[in-house]
Amino acid sequence: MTVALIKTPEDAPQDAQDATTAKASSTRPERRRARYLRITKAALKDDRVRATGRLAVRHGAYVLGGTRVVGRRIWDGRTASRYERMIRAAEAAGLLDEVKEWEQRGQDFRAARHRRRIELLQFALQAPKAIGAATAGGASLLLLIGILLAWANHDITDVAAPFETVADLVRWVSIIAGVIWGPGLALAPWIGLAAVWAIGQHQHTAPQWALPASARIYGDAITPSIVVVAFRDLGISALRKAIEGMGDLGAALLSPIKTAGCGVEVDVHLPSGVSTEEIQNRRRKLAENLNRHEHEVFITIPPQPRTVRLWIADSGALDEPIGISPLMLDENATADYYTGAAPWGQNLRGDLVDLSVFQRHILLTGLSNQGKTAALRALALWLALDPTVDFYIADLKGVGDWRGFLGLAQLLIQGPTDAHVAQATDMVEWGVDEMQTRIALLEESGSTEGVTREMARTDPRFRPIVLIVDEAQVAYGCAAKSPDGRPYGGSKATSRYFQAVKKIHDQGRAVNVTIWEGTQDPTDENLPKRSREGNHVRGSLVLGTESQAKMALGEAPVDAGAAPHKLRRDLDRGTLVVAGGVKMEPGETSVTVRTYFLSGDDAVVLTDRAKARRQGVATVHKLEVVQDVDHLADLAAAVGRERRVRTTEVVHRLKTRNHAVYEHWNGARLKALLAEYDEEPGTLDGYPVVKLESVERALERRAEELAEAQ
Ligand SMILES: Nc1ncnc2c1ncn2[C@@H]1O[C@H](COP(=O)(O)OP(=O)(O)OP(=O)(O)O)[C@@H](O)[C@H]1O
Repeated sequence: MTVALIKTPEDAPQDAQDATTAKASSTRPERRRARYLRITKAALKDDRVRATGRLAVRHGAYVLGGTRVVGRRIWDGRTASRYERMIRAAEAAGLLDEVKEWEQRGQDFRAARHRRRIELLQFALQAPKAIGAATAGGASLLLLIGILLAWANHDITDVAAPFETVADLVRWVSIIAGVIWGPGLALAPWIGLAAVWAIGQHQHTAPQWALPASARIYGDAITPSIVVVAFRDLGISALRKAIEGMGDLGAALLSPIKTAGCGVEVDVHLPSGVSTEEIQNRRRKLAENLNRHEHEVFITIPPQPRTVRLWIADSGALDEPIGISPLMLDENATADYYTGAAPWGQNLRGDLVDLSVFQRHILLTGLSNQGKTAALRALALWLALDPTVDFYIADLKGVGDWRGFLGLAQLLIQGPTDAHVAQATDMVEWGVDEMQTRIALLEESGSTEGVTREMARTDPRFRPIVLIVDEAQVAYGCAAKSPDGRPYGGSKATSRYFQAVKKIHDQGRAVNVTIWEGTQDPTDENLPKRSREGNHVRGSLVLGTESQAKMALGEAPVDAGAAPHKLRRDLDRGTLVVAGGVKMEPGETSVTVRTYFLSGDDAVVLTDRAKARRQGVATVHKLEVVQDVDHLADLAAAVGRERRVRTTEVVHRLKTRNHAVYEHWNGARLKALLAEYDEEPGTLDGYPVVKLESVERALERRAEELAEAQ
């Protein structure tokens, strides 16, 4: 159906009326007004007019602003208002010591002013007398000079000469003053005007849009007033009231704003009644008030009480690449496990962050595809340049990220299946055995300083061993069971992978056996608490939630401001929040590190370099289980049915039983075996012994655990 607007005869009078109105409205004044409006609009669009207008407003504002500043200075100089203002500011900031100090200064000022006024009053009362005395004194002096002149010249008229000279002087002064006065009087307002203009110009008292480009503060710049206003408008009423109470002294809350890398840093002392936590919880709003994205503002808690430290990035600076790794730039770069540190990346201040991996267990977490493998591999690529370090690597993703370590690592497992998890578990358990053997060897060596650098370089039995498990969540989450019925994954007492990692965390460090794990998206299931907490260095790429951030880094760093959950997925690839291991400012508990990216190709360049410096290694892809040895069963057999057997005798019997396996065993190693089952050797007549009941309890415990695991 078509709808049309059809005019009816009733509409006609209305149309006629409209036409008359239109005609009436275009009278001459109306038309003139419309023309002026058109001209004004066109003029306002003209660049020359706009520039002239800006110039006029700018210089007018300089004069007005300069006058205001001078007025304020004079007022401040003559009254106690400056002290009152400072007292209010200190009071609002909760700085009670400063309040007292300013009160004292104010009182001193008032007392001095009172003294000056009294002195002035006394002078006014005594002035006629003083003027009379001064005039009489001056006249007497002139008379005396005149008499002396007359006596010397033998001319009585010389008595009046000094009086005439003074009279001439006065006449000349009055003539000169008469000449200067007129023009001076005419010039004085202009000189005054120029002076206030200069002050206004110096203080940029014109509105931003009218200032010359060089003096303009762009939206990006961080100035004290921008920080103060950003805090004022955070929506915390105590903070707002305090800042408003301080007037333009809000900046007293801030430390000087310092350039720090690709941003600025400033400490903000909070007024009483405002907690640091409240500020941390409003990070996004604060960032927006500062004209930044949330990820461009970092809030940490420095050692000073009631203070937050802000690092504010230059707009967009965090999206710029940080450059090439020093490892790629220096072909002769070397590494030293004991004394060196891996050049890992840069902190937000733009300083190099290097990480010492010496006897440190490391855990890196993050969401998938954010740079976890690259960050872990970057550390290994540096350490590989120390030819005394051996690598045992299980890459449970197995897409070739670690392929460069073929011919460099002793062991390289690559793949995500249960069979690969089983091999990775064997690898870590081998690490436990090696660790225990080393503990025994260390005791035998009599070293009082652990494994020294010298020992690690000259004795192959103490070479640093780094076990790397990338995508460790695959191992923790593996439901498969080994032939003895124990699960590989999980976090139970029978979980083989978890238990082996735990043992290395507990004792591996001192004998140069360390483990580095990379895991994805941590949960309690795929990264047990005990495994998280056994690490010396914990780093996290972007994560989904704050609770995950706490799992990754620990509660304390996150409470103090570490926020991997605030990093941006995909945009902040390679950016890690690291707790422990890296150099920190006093009071800092974490550092945000933008790591240098070493691509797969770079990795091959570096591993080739490392291989050239060491003897060729025939990397194996899984550990051959040479002999399935059950240490506990062997111990039970060695003890037999005797209630107590001396430790030395037990070690001797074990060696007789299987020399290849027990060759290096001693009392300490035996003690470590019993400790695995929460047992310990006893003593008889001062000699250490193994008790039959301990062995039986250990066997029972193991049987129970196995039954539980079925
Ligand atoms: N430091 C870095 N700087 C810039 N980009 C990086 C950095 N590290 C990694 N990337 C980018 O992130 C991608 C993924 O890196 P990587 O494979 O290390 O992630 P991942 O977290 O280990 O992934 P997944 O968990 O899926 O195995 C790389 O291909 C690279 O493009």
